[in-house]
Amino acid sequence: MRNFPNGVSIHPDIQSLTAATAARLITKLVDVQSRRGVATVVLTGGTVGTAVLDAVASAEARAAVDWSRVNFWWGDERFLAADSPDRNAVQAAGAMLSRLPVSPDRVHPVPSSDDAASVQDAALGYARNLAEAAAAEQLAPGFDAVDPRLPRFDVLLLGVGPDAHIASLFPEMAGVRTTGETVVAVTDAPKPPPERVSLTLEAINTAEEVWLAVAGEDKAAAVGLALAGAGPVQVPAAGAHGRSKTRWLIDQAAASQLPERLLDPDGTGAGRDAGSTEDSIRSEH
Ligand SMILES: O=C1O[C@H](COP(=O)(O)O)[C@@H](O)[C@H](O)[C@H]1O
Repeated sequence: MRNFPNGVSIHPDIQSLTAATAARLITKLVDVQSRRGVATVVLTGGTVGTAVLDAVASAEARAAVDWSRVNFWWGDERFLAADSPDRNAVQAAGAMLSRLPVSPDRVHPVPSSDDAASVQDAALGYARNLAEAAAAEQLAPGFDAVDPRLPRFDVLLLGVGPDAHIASLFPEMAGVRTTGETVVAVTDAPKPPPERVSLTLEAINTAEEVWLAVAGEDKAAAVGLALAGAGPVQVPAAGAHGRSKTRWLIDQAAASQLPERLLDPDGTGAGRDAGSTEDSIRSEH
């Protein structure tokens, strides 16, 4: 294992990546619940995101979490019928939510095309649901909101597309440029379906921890550019940051275009010793 100073963990393959990310998530939820009782996670769609949920539901340690006291939101959703297999919420239900004793009233999917007349209405409805949950949360004495329109997000999971999109914020498009809103309606996504609803980058960045889980050679350029410090409009993944922690959880293939200076910050070819800091690149062989 090698550590590097920028919050990335590199795993040998997608299986170990998803298992380790699931274990981290379970640990994080237990930790938050032990401090505050209720934990809130923002889910992602996509290959790795869904595989992580499956791994959570399959892990023996899942029993350590009080699933009835976890709130679930989504970072983005495809504007489709509620039962469409292409909905992130449907995939999350199949992979995890239907397999765990979650509270249905704590599961907050983005309105579907059965619930809203247009993608714009779905975005407005989701923003309203978030704001209502935030208002309820803020009734607790001493609660300090990051953004009064948003509940506290303890962990926000993101996948990254080969074009470096996160949630449904695509490079150079209006969504990733949107400011002053928590939720945006996307009408022309380059990846089907074209109509989607997404948290904005500003909303994503209110999360305490943002975890980007990425696997595969086809994502290597996106990961490399994001960690090299590209601009968020061109490389949306570069713009996602947790308030206290940003984790890049990637496999070896996705790490193949990381800038050399990140992998060898001292120029010694050795990297740092494992375990020196949580916020480090961990390469597991
Ligand atoms: O369309 C989407 O794609 C991204 C990435 O998905 P992947 O299959 O390439 O891992 C995902 O994060 C997002 O939630 C989803 O709507």
